[in-house]
Amino acid sequence: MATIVPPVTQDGTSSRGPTAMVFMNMGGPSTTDEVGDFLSRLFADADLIPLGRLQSYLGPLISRRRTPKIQKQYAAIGGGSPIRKWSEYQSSEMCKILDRISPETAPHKPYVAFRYADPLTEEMYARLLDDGFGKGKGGRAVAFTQYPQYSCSTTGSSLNELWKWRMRLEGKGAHEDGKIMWSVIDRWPVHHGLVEAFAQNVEQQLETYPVERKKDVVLLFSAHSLPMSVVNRGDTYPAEVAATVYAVMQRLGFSNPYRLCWQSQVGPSAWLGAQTSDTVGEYVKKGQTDLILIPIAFTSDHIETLYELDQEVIHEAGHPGVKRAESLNGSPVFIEALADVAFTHLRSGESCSRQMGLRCQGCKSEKCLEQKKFFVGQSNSLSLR
Ligand SMILES: C=CC1=C(C)c2cc3[nH]c(cc4nc(cc5[nH]c(cc1n2)c(C)c5CCC(=O)O)C(CCC(=O)O)=C4C)c(C)c3C=C
Ligand code: FES
Ligand SMILES: [Fe+2]
Repeated sequence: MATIVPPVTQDGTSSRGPTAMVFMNMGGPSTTDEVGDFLSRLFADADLIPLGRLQSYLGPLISRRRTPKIQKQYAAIGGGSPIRKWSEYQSSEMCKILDRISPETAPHKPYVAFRYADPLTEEMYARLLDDGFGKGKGGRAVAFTQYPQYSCSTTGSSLNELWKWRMRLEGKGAHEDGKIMWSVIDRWPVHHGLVEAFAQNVEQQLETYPVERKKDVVLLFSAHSLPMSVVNRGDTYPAEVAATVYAVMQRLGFSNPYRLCWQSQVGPSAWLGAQTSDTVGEYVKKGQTDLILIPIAFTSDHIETLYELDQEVIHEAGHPGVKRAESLNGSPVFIEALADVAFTHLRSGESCSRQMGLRCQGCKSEKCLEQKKFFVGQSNSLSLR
């Protein structure tokens, strides 16, 4: 990759900032009234749910039919998703740390761009432009995915959306002055700070068991599943989730037996298993009633932890030994990890990971191709070589 940012300035005083730090995630409805819009955007996303030529007809139909059920789930977790609150908190706390440890790129300004809920990507982009990015020398922005493990259905979809709004709001040419220069943190599945934050939450929950039972508690890592069509297309997510799990177990010294299982499948097609709910059911049936569920592919709470795991899976297990590790949410260790991921990226001079340039073996999407060309190519625009 060509270099974007020169090595750190010797005197440590001159800044190349401001640097926009854009947290990308799917988002969630903050109130039950927003569930309809959230689902209609979600079912309109062909990168997540490809419905072919019928997308614009079937998408709204399915989302309308699903809305009451999902509204009830959000009502049951307090009336909305906490993801906006956590994303705004995590991004602004991370920027405070970055201002301290990376004065060369300061000030760091936090932004949030959600794929299916406010603040949407276009709202974030308009704010960036209002704040003066895209003027003068253009300025630098980092798209920082909040999915630690890359999937074309999650981070890929967010990048396709970002690329679309970049083209709409800043025109076609990617290399002139006056345009925002983007780089991407596209995955960080085994970052030591992320692993440490997960491991500490597991240890905390392990401490709640009587000492003689502790080493036999089964650790059940649970990640959102993927349709087998996406897995077979070559999506990297299952392997990256497994890498996170293995790194957390390594950090724990393989103190306990563990499994990785998959949750939240939707619709009738085949999805990657074993399913989390079946896994818990089977183990409990076998007499293994000390289990800790560990949400491993999402960094804050959402209906899949607060509703599906806490109120369905754990409730149905009907045993006090079945528990859940806390989500990362406001964990200071996690926020330090975010800052370290960003710091390393800002210093690396890379526009994205090497892995980002390679499409899935089964990818037929022109959008993926163009998006990848754009983000990989961003490094050439400010090449110092
Ligand atoms: C890493 C996390 C996630 C992956 C991978 C993922 C893939 C994926 N999801 C769907 C379909 C739906 N997902 C829905 C909600 C939802 N998805 C995730 C995370 C991942 N999805 C989260 C955290 C949430 C909940 C948001 C919140 O609580 O705030 C939904 C909507 C809910 C429902 O109708 O059941 C759908 C639909 C597909 C098809 C897919 C992979 C292709
Ligand atoms: S679907 Fe993976 S690169 Fe297009
Ligand atoms: Fe999902």
